[in-house]
Amino acid sequence: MLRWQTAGESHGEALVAMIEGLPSGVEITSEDIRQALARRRLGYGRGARMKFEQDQVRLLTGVRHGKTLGSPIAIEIGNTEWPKWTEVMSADPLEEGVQLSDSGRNAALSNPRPGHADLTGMRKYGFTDARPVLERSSARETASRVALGQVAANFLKQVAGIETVSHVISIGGEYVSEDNPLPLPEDCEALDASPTRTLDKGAEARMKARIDEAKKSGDTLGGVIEVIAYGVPAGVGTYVESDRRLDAALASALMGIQAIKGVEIGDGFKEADRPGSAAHDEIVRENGRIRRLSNRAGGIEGSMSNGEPIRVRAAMKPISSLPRALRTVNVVTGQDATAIHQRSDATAVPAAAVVAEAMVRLTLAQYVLEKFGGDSIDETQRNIKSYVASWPEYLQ
Ligand SMILES: Cc1cc2nc3c(=O)[nH]c(=O)nc-3n(C[C@H](O)[C@H](O)[C@H](O)COP(=O)(O)O)c2cc1C
Ligand SMILES: C=C(O[C@@H]1CC(C(=O)O)=C[C@@H](OP(=O)(O)O)[C@H]1O)C(=O)O
Repeated sequence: MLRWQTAGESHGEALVAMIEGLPSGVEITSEDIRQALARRRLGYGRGARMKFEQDQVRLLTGVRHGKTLGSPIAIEIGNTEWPKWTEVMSADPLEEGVQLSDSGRNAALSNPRPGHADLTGMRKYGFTDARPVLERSSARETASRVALGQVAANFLKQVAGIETVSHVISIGGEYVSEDNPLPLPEDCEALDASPTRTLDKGAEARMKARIDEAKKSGDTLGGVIEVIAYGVPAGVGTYVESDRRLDAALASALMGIQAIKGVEIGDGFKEADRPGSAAHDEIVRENGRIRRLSNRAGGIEGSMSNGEPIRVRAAMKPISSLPRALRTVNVVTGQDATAIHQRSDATAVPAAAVVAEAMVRLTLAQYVLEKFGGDSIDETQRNIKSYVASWPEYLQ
């Protein structure tokens, strides 16, 4: 069973990520993880923190000479900003006589931001300051998931040539044209190079203009992202139990990302408006092999991969730290107030796409291993090959 977990605070010394259950022999290096983390920092509209802070990667356990051992893998992502936070975020009690000032970094944050975890987090965990809440509810944590997602990506590529791509469908209501072909794995570099993670240059310009406008008026923006997975063999996931459904697992994985509020598989909500004759993907035989005439299902039927590209989308709400601060109530005085705003992203939709891709990679790795097993990459690969070879040629 593939399991993973993350730990760490936004301004703590480091984030920690662990993954257990991958076979031996998966090729992975610190540099692979470093590159994945760099992709998460990209995107027009991200705040100042993305520029001055660095992710310091240390691959601590479970890998030897660039290959997994089959044992738990632990990754540390050090925060270069830590020297500024050693007292505010010290794990141990401060030395006697050391007093934190009640201004600057340690100022009490008692004006909760509508849309963030602040208010309910303070009530639930018993704080009158949002600091201990926002430190973990912050999407800084997603760096850990992207690191783990890269390990999963290397496994998927090596074992079966499975590759993923993520891109942005909309920001602030500005959409890419649906006439564009789906991006392919070879488009990754071009997507990374786009400030809004899209291949549609017209949409890119409109999105950038919307972000500039939002920044000018002290506002923030959300959007829609899409992840596509190529090369997943048919039969991953199952309809037999609700908690083993692939569509449910993907939806949960994406919904588990901070600020994601909606998920659709394939054409999702659009499918609801179509008659059956225009909703499903007809199966034909061409040159001796079966083929689909469309992929509205997004590569999943009966909650199993059907061999077509898997396509999932997620909707991200706008960032809740607004320069044009929203109305709130001070939790200490009970008086009307304006919400905390120190700095923040104007939008983080392109970064969320990279995070969503990591979550899809982890989920697919988990489901591929559940179906095919294997303690070494060679064993998993053999299992996949013999499974596919058991079908008549026209179904392969
Ligand atoms: C990549 C990424 C970056 C984010 N950056 C910020 C930010 O700078 N400021 C902020 O207030 N929220 C930011 N968020 C969103 C908050 O983490 C999110 O609103 C908060 O966790 C509450 O969302 P929830 O209700 O889904 O938990 C970001 C989210 C993601 C995925
Ligand atoms: C640090 C990251 O994202 C952070 C996510 C975040 C939030 O509230 O979710 C708030 C911001 O942090 P701060 O309030 O310290 O400026 C973002 O920069 C990151 O993605 O690495």
